[in-house]
Amino acid sequence: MSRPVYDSPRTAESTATAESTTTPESTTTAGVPPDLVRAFAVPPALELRGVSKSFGHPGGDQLVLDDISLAVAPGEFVCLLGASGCGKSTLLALAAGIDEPSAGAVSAVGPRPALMFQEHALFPWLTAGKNIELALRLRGVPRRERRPEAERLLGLVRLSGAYGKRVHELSGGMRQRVALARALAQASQVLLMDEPFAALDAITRDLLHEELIRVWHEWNQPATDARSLSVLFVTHNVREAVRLGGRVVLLASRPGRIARQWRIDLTYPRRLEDEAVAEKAKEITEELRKEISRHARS
Ligand SMILES: Nc1ncnc2c1ncn2[C@@H]1O[C@H](COP(=O)(O)OP(=O)(O)OP(=O)(O)O)[C@@H](O)[C@H]1O
Repeated sequence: MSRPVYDSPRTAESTATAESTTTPESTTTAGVPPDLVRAFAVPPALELRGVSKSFGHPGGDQLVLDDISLAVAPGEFVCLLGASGCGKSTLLALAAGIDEPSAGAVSAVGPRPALMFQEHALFPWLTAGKNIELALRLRGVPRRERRPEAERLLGLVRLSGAYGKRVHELSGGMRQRVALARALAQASQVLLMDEPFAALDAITRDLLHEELIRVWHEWNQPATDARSLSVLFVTHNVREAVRLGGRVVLLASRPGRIARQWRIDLTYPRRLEDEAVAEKAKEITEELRKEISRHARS
C-alpha cells in the first residue's frame, strides 16, 4: 500500500537548511540550533530559558535539571530522549506549568499546554464523548457546540461511533486515542506527551505513531500561526523519537542537561523499519549509550 507523503508542517522543518546535527556548542543561548533561529519568524510556541530544578531530599537538595534552554517552534515536533531518571518528566511538568522551576523561566503561547501520559487518565464513569466534552466545557465551549465538536475530534482520531462507549469497553489503543482527542479539545498550541504509547503492544503503538503524525499534520493544515500545534514528546525509545520528531533532543543525566540535538530531515510519514530511521537511530543510540556510561561512572 502506498503511503501518503506529508509536507512538513512549516517553520522549522520547511525552512531549515543547515546541517542536520547540532552540538551544544552550536546552539544559541536559547538552546535553538542556528538554522531554527532563522525559521523563528514568530516567537517560539514553548520556551524554557535557563531552567533548573532541584528537589529537597533529607541528605541535601538534588539538582535534577541544570540550566536547560529549549525552544520549540510553532508547529514543530520535538522528541525528548534520555535515560531513565534524567529528568524528562520533570521538564515536562515545568513546561506544563504544573511545577515551578527553581531558576529560569518557562513560557508558552496560547492556553496552558495540554498533557498526555502513558495512563489515559480518562474518567471511567463518563463515556468517551463525555470525557472530551468535559475538556470542552472547561475551555468554555457553549453547551450546544460540545457534542458536535466532541464527535469531530473522535472522527479526527478515527473513533467515529465511540461517543457513547465507556472506558472499559475500549482497548488500550482506543483509550489513548480518546485521551489524544481530549487533549486536542483543550485547543492548546502545545501538546506535551509523556511516553503516551509505552504501555501499548508493538503493533498498536506503530499504528498510533502513524495516527499521531497524521493528526498533527492535519491540525497544522493550513499552516496558520493561530492553529499551529507543537508537540514535545518524551520517550526512552530512540526509534520512536526518530520516527516522530523533526528534532530529537538528548538529555544527559545527573543533572539533566541538553547533551545534543539532531534535526531529522526525513519525509513523513516514516516507518520504524525504514533504513534511514534505523541509521539515524543507530547514531543517536551511540550517543545515548555514552551518556548512560558517563552517568554510571559519575
Ligand atoms: N516531586 C519530586 N520530589 C523529589 N524528587 C523528585 C520529584 N520528581 C522527580 N524527582 C526526582 O527527579 C529525578 C528525575 O525524575 P523524572 O521522573 O523527571 O525522570 P525521567 O527521565 O522522566 O525518568 P523515567 O524515564 O524513568 O520516567 C529522579 O531522581 C526523581 O527521583
